[in-house]
Amino acid sequence: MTVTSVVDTGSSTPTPAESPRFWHRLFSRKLALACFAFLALIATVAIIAPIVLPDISGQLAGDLLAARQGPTGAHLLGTDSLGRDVLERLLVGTRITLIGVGEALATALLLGVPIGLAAGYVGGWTDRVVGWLADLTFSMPAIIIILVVLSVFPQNTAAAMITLGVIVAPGLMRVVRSATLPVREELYVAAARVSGLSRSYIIFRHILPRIAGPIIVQASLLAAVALLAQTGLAFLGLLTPLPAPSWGGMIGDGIQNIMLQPWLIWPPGIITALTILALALLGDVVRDASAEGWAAAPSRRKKHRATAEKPLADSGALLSIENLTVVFDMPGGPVPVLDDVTLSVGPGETVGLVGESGCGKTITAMAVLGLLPGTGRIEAGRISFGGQDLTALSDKELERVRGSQIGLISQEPMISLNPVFRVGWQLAQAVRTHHPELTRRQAKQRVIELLHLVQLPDPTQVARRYPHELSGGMAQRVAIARALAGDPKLLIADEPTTALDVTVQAEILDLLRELQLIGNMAILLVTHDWGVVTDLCDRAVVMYAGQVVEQAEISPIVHQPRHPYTEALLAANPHNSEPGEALPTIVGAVPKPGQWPTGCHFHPRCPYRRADCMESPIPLEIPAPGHETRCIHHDRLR
Ligand SMILES: Nc1ncnc2c1ncn2[C@@H]1O[C@H](COP(=O)(O)OP(=O)(O)OP(=O)(O)O)[C@@H](O)[C@H]1O
Repeated sequence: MTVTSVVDTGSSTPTPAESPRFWHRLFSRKLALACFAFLALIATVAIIAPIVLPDISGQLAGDLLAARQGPTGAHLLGTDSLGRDVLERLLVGTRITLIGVGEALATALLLGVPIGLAAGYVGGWTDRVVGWLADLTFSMPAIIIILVVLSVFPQNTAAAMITLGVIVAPGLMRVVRSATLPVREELYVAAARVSGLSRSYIIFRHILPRIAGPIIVQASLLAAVALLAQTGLAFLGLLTPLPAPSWGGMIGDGIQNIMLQPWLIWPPGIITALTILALALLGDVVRDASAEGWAAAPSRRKKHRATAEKPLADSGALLSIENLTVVFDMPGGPVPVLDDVTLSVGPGETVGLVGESGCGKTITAMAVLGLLPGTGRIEAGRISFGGQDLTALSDKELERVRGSQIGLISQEPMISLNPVFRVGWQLAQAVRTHHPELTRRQAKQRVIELLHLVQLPDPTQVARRYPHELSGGMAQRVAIARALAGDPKLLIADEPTTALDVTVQAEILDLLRELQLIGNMAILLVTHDWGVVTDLCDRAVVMYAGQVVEQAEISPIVHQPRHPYTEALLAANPHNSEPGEALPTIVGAVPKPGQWPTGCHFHPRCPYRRADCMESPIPLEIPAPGHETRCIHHDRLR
């Protein structure tokens, strides 16, 4: 099997993708069309007017006998204090005005967007340092800085507007950073990271398009602010050396002559106000259109770094997790969610990770991928994959392992696919990441092969669809295809069938079984369904309240469980009950991290408990070869 890998990551609430695309939504609003049309007209004037009227910007005086006239047939918008045509000056002044706005805006965007993206995506020290610098800039008096710059570069519009751009950039940077934070945690971004895409690629191809809405909103508001500032400075005579016209300069001329000809202030005043209004309204409609399109997916993933220098024992296992402890940093201190977890997966082996909700199955899987959510971090233990300690790898090294050697599929494939790109495009990215030697055409061909491999009918047609045009089962097949794009040696499947209906569940399980046979790929299958475990797995690892409580091959664990929790889980398995019979349940609930009882974590719910179960941590025992249990009374089990 020649394929690449991609991944989906854990689960979370459903997201968006059903709504039409952003630009379509935007342009279906009449207000957006009106604003765009108006701004396009202004931009056209800025380009054409100085070409059509080349003499106006150097015109010192017009018809002095006809100075300060109101609108007439000869001068539609009247004449200024030196008898020059107001309409001509207004048209030609548009370019100077817009160039000033463009300089401020470009500076703010060039500084604010990349720095905001970096602060939001990379986090940590980068974020803190950027935050401090932003605070520093906020504390500086903007107008005084601009006046100082203008005293050094008199009447230099570019210098003033670039300075303005630098001053407003931290505000934009803050917005970009805040918009990046939730997107960074979304499944499709985690999936992109797992599939080995580089950081800069993810930032610019996956995150930037997603936060384009807030950036456009801010840009339009900043343009309005820049126009206002530029008009104000020109009005004060601090910009644009005379006689070149600008809207602000014309307002200044109007104010000086307000007693003699009040009309003069209206043409530049109205055009400035209308432009500011159009920019502000455009910001509003863009915000509405983008808010409609994106139902934010709640955050899940975050990477961690861990240490551990010791060489690993070569156990022959493909994946070996040893004494892993994961904590979440909470306001009251670190709270452990995994405690001394040890398990392994051999090459080509399928291991089921079983347990009730909240036992730590997904966190274990995410720790392997280096994608712990929130404040999660590895406090102790090692994770060895193919002989290398994943916890000691740098982010870059880990990126190479993810996707190409370890693939992931989750229970909600839809939200691990980027809703704005076609399926084929996303798969091609994964293929080319892992097989850079392939041409675009070969990658496309590979995508079709992958879609064939996961038994999707009409792969060419599926490749052209957007994720929201797929059914749940199809999306899961696409996610599997993407996970296979790097020929992973290990596939982590986090409840891959939970969100699917029963028939589709069976099909996906069959598919996984077939793929495993073709590629000799190991699978770590996170599930709470014993039916799936017995059907697909070679071994089962049972987790309870952050610990592995039992592990063994399927037959012994199912027929002779050695831990009361496994026994209770098997008894509660709906596959074993007769129709019409009440389902047996396990009384009580899994204790939350931070509330684990002393001694055996299961003792409050255990029918076999004795005083010694509550005294001290329970070690793993080996009642039979290849069978481990964390129960000191396992010989009393029925
Ligand atoms: N970002 C987080 N911050 C704090 N605690 C978390 C976070 N994510 C998970 N946890 C906690 O870690 C524990 C283990 O969660 P995990 O998702 O691994 O459970 P699970 O066994 O996979 O359950 P499920 O089947 O519901 O996914 C839970 O108690 C959960 O509350």
